[in-house]
Amino acid sequence: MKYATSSALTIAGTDPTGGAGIQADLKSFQEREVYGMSVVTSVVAQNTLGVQSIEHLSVSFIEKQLESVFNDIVPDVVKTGMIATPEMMEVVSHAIKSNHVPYVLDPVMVAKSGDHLMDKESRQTIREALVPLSTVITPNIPEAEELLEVSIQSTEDAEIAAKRIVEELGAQSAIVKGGHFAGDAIDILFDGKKIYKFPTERINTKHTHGTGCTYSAVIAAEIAKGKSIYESVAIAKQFITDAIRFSLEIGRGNGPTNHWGYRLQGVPENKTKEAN
Ligand SMILES: Nc1ncnc2c1ncn2[C@@H]1O[C@H](COP(=O)(O)OP(=O)(O)O)[C@@H](O)[C@H]1O
Ligand SMILES: Cc1ncc(COP(=O)(O)OP(=O)(O)O)c(N)n1
Repeated sequence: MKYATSSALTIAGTDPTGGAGIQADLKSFQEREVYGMSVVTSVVAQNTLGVQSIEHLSVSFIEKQLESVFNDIVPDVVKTGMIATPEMMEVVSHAIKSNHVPYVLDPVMVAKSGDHLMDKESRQTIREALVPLSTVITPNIPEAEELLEVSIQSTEDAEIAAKRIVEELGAQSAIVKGGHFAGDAIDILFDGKKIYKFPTERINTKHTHGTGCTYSAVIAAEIAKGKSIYESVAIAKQFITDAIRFSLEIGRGNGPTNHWGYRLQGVPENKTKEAN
């Protein structure tokens, strides 16, 4: 039987324990019923305790993988995660420009464990080669600070940052995620016209490995299906909140999110909060 299905390509690094990176992206695409494809940039030896070692693939081999995908199946959306070097960013930029696909940029810089996943010298290249191509960019607070070279201390600062990322750096829309603030987890979306706030109560858990990857992958999956940026973020916010509430206490460190567990067990209605 033939199905017409939406498809998404993730270009990112790996997590052999499955909580973050390409593995988290593919699981999230599957949960949202979108056909997932992947191009590996770096192989990362990591687990719930942190990053132990990183090996980058050569730029020419990343290019070969991109050609294999784009010469056969043009995805409905591209999502990028860990892209460590300026040279890798240039080939990814070229592939996105040549194929005119919607693009979700998760500007992965430092894992929650404190390990660096992007080289320092890539900061200017991400601003120039990737941000202006993005349909939506999804920085956390430290990443937004790095992109703009400012300090973000409040929700008001995050609103200004989301606007500046669009108006000065050239993204089509920007979500500054509130996972790193204290208090409620409030994400700020600026879609080029208006600011939207997506608040949820903070869930008291240390098991949040892979939240950013999962969130941006769901946004990408919804864009692939033709949803608006606002609708895609609203769905992703609900998804990540449910997945954190059911996060897994596996491993010896910070366990991964678990939307599959939520789907199987359900969650009491009074535990969810609508985005506004
Ligand atoms: N403890 C938490 N409770 C509820 N939501 C959270 C929590 N931590 C992160 N989030 C949400 O998870 C998503 C990813 O955010 P964040 O953790 O800041 O990204 P990253 O993994 O890139 O640092 C955002 O929607 C954020 O608001
Ligand atoms: C290969 C790879 N890419 C990205 C991350 C960062 O993932 P994130 O979702 O921000 O969650 P933490 O790992 O920071 O908890 C990663 N770890 N590995």
